[in-house]
Amino acid sequence: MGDIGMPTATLGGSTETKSPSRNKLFLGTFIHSKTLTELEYLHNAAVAVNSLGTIVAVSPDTDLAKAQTTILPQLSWLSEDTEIIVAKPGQFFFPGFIDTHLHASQYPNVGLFGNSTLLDWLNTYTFPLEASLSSLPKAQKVYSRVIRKTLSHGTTTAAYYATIDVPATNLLADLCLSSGQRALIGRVCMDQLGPSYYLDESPAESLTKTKQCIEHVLTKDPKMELITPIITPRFAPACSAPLMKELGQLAKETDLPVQTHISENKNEIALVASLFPDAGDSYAEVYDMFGLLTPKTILAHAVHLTEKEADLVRERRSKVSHCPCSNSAITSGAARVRWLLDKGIEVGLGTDMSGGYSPSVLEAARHAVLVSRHICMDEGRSEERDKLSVEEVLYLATRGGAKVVGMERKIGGLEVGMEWDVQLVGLHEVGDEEEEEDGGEEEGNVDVFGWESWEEKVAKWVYNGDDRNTKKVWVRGRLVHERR
Ligand SMILES: O=c1[nH]c(=O)c2nc[nH]c2[nH]1
Repeated sequence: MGDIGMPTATLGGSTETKSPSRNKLFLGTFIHSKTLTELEYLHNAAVAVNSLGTIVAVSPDTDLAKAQTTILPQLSWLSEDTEIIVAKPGQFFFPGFIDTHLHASQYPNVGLFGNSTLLDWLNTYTFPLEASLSSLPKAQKVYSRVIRKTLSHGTTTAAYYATIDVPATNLLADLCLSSGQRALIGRVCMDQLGPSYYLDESPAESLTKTKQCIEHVLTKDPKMELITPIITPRFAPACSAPLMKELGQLAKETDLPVQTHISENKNEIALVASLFPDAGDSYAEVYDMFGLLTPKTILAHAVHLTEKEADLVRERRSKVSHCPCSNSAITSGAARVRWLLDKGIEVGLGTDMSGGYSPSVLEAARHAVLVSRHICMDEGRSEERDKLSVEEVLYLATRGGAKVVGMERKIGGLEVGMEWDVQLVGLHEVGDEEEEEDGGEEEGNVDVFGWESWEEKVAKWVYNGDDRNTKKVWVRGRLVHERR
């Protein structure tokens, strides 16, 4: 990083991301992914979190009385100032969701795509909106709202695309810092294909502006405790060969993550083949030629990858963001998640707003289940095992996503040493009708009658849950959303 004058990750000294958090003791039911196919249920458990937001103890079968005599005295850092948060019966703590692909700048367009497909959707809906966010008041309005909305749906980490505009991209980073959402922030690089009013003028300008955004983040959060800059070539058709070469070199020099799109739509793939004839009809090879397929690269969509391309992605240890809502909405296709997983490729979920119509990773999870069933129903492919289970899509939404953004040691699960990025989920327990008419908490769409197993409650949440079930959200131990 030295040659571009950026503070290095070892400089330290940021105060902005260190919230004056208290030590916390959480009590109740905790659920998280143990493996791809298995959730772990910890009932009557206690989890202690220090003032930096790190989990320091996980203790099953521990009520408040037991915690006071066992956990608290053992942990010298726990002062009288410890905040105690008890989940109500029926509520559970679950790792925050990780949205591995979304365009913050496109949030006002969620649900607006008509019958378009990728290339005409970009021209009709997307580029004009993104360009308009060079107005900082407009960017402030849109970015504040998308952060608030995604937090309210339990998204504790988001891999954001902003726009080509430097001040607006930096504003997105600042707003994530102040709102407490963990984020990867990418200034969009594109020097061709877009309209003349929305293009980097040259590869050199694109590179300079990208470095300015990286520098901004590293000045505000030198240790990348909450915000990480991410190199963002929009997609191969929008980036000239010289630009991709520069960005590949930048990725190598800085060891920063990269995000882009791949093999989303058949017309897009044909365009890539015509623009990069040397890549032998391989979209993945185009990125590889320029050093952009790294172990820290997030490839969104990957709907139509060939066997050879998937092997290359696996070899490079690049990651895939599966965006089922978007793939259905703008008619891109059905990504074969089981096939990717079988190859050993790490997969997470992306809402891909606004190709995707929803800010909810839970919606992406249930859509992933349904798309996997369509793959299963395809003629000649009726493989039962193509189906994704509730447990598997929750893994993709948490631990899988954590691997995709390179933070699997920090987030995605509830283990000692990990950071407390967690949502408190509450489902409506059907009780006395009269009492219910008196009001009380918002019900939401999930009704629990009392005879369901915990596995059934979780399935009901996945298929019918929404932000009304997300009662509280913490990032690094800081409360960042509370439903009133
Ligand atoms: O879903 C998508 N959204 C975008 O903004 C985009 N740009 C290139 N390719 C894209 N795909």
